[in-house]
Amino acid sequence: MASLYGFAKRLYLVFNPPSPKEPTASPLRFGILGAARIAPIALILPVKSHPDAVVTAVAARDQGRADTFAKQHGIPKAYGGSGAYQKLLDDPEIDVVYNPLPNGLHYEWTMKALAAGKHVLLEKPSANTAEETRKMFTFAQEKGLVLLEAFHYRYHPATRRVKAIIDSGELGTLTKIEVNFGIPGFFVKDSDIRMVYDLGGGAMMDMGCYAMSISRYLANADPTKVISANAEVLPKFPRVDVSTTATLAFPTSGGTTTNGSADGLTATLLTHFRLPPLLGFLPRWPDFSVRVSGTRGIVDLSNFPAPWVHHNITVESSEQEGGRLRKRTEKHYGNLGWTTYRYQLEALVDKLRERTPEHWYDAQDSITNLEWIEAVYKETGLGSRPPSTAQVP
Ligand SMILES: NC(=O)C1=CN([C@@H]2O[C@H](COP(=O)(O)OP(=O)(O)OC[C@H]3O[C@@H](n4cnc5c(N)ncnc54)[C@H](OP(=O)(O)O)[C@@H]3O)[C@@H](O)[C@H]2O)C=CC1
Ligand SMILES: O=C1OC[C@@H](O)[C@H](O)[C@H]1O
Repeated sequence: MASLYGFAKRLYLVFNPPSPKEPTASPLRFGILGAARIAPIALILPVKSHPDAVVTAVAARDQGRADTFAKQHGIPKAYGGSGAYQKLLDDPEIDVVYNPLPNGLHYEWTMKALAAGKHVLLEKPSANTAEETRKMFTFAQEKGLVLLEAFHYRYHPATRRVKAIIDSGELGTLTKIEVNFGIPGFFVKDSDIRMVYDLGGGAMMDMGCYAMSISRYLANADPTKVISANAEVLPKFPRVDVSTTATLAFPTSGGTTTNGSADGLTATLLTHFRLPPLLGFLPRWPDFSVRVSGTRGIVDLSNFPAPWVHHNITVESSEQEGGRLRKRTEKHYGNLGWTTYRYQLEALVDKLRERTPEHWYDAQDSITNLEWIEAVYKETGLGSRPPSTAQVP
């Protein structure tokens, strides 16, 4: 009963965040490129409870769509029409651009935003290729601007706790990481940007980027090779994986590394856009989970992309206590009503205000993640998503 109340209260506060008691006089002003579905939960709601951030403008390819979105979310400016994105970038009242465009447009519009002197919060995966990611971060550094790929799961106390459990050595030497990221069929329709090859579609791009990122984070290392990778495609979308399963090897050091990862560590990543119904007709629940096994125990984190909705961290020791395996469950929700996105916003604002964020997803992390996504695509035979052909600064 108490947990049901806690669940309802958490969700209520996520969607009705309290306004900050003392807003700053000159908050950071965000502009959103595209009236994207993800923008409300990922930026607009988190901003409402941050004393030092506001959303000032949205741009959409259609004026009506921009107006409707702006009205719905209380955004003062709405740019619409074919030049709308550039108009938003040229607006001197914007400090930070949020780029939730389709993956294949991330590079073009991030480069243009940086050229316009704006900091950028960029949706995941950062681009279609690692080369583009490298170029964006180099350009940001040259311009003295902040660029952050939006791997929001990283900032949440539940993820940080799992990492701390692993780093404490409690699980012994790591042997296996298993990440599942699958959703039922109704979410990704045929018309979705995720099904368009040129726009950077594919399950490995969309969901695999999380699976790759969290496995590298929890392993405290980068992979050394793709052991196997298999993609499932539909006849009408021959270059877009609706599902990819990949197994990667992690460093064989001949001994333990700082967090205990060692010889024989593998990660299996399972991504699926269209989980088949159970018994052929029962709708499936999304499957978002990560399990890390070591020589002395196992840790499971359920719902790692959205632990703020609900989660369980289960730690099972392989050592017995009173004839039974020791097992415990933890929950770490952090600040009431704070989503992964709210924690991410806190870090971004800290960085922009030259304070040290509690955690930061850095350029190398973004570049390496895409290098290994491309390596998986190569192994599946589908190849990388196409680089941008746009003229960029
Ligand atoms: N961090 C997270 O939890 C999540 C991140 N994402 C990421 O955010 C991005 C957007 O995803 P999502 O919000 O689901 O996508 P949507 O399809 O809802 O939004 C994409 C936006 O891109 C704009 N756009 C510009 N050019 C095109 C084009 N050629 N075709 C289609 N759309 C175009 C549209 O803007 P306009 O209004 O101008 O027409 C649209 O609003 C992706 O990179 C995705 O990976 C998505 C979901 C969750
Ligand atoms: O968090 C997410 O869940 C569903 C995905 O399709 C989406 O792009 C991703 O970011």
